Amino acid sequence: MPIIATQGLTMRFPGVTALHDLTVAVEPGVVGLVGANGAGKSTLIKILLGLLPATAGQASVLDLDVARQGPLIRERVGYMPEYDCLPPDVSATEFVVHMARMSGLPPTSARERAADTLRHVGLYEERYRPIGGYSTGMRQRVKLAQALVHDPRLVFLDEPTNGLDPAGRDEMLDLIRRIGTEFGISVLVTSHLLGELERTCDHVVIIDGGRLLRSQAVEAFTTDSGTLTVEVEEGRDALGHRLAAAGLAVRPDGRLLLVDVAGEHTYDLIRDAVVELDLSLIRMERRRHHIEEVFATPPPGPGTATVPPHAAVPPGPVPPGVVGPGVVGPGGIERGHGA
Ligand SMILES: Nc1ncnc2c1ncn2[C@@H]1O[C@H](COP(=O)(O)OP(=O)(O)OP(=O)(O)O)[C@@H](O)[C@H]1O
Repeated sequence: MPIIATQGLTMRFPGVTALHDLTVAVEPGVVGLVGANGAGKSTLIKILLGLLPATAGQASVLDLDVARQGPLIRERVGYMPEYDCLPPDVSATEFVVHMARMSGLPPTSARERAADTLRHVGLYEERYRPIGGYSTGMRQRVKLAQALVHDPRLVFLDEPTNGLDPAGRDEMLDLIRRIGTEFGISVLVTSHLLGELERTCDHVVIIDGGRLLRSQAVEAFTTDSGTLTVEVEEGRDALGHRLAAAGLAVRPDGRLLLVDVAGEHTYDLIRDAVVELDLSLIRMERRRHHIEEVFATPPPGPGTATVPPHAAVPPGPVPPGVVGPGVVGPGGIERGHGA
């Protein structure tokens, strides 16, 4: 059963249509909602929480109707907003206990749950310090803790990696993955970076200008390519020449050789060449696509669409609004992190 389902969902603000006839179903798991700034991610989350009435269409969360059952949805769903207005003078413990009490937990359970949750998000040591002295990463963790404290079945995380440095980003993404795998809580996490969701999410929904661009399992984006990665300790160039002479399409990639698979005999040719040249083979493996490659920018000039020819991607030009390998839409070119 889908945890989120929308049907023809449309949201019009004066002068802008934030969501345009959006129909999508999301199964349990860790799901990424990707789109450039202004694509409609936060608007969708607010509608799903029952906080913003849609102009047209329907939506349900955990089988509850967003138009009629908002309070029930908010009991069962945690929400980490994109921006914060955390009180500077109280500690993380005080704040998260307060949020647990607001969710209806009795005082003792609220304190216990707050302590557990703060430990899970990595804020245990600093939990009695006033939030005003926290770094951006710590503030993001406080927001995450308050979203989890009432033990929701599903959490909406709106741009949780915003403002974090690469190490902080990686830690946050690991934490999000663990929320899904170890705690069994389904996650809808938004990002404007495609690449960072590849190792975090099971599924991604990509929206652009309020329209659905793609909804697909991450695995389907990252299917095996028809290329082998070959690494030898030394003698990369000699091996490359030998394989090219044997009729294989070979190109260097840093320390590696990339070899197009031309049938099962490709493996035999590589093995034999390595033996004949007396090289040490470190690895020979199928290269997997990265999610960003699906949206690689076509180089300028005619006839240059570069969407890789694998099963998950329909042939043809890059979809409209997809402008860079890391970012979807016109919101600015920025390389995706991760992958
Ligand atoms: N209350 C509002 N009134 C008018 N326009 C709005 C309102 N809320 C959102 N919008 C507009 O709707 C569009 C979608 O905004 P939304 O915040 O949902 O995008 P987003 O994908 O979450 O982007 P970001 O990551 O920048 O928050 C934008 O053009 C935005 O300006």
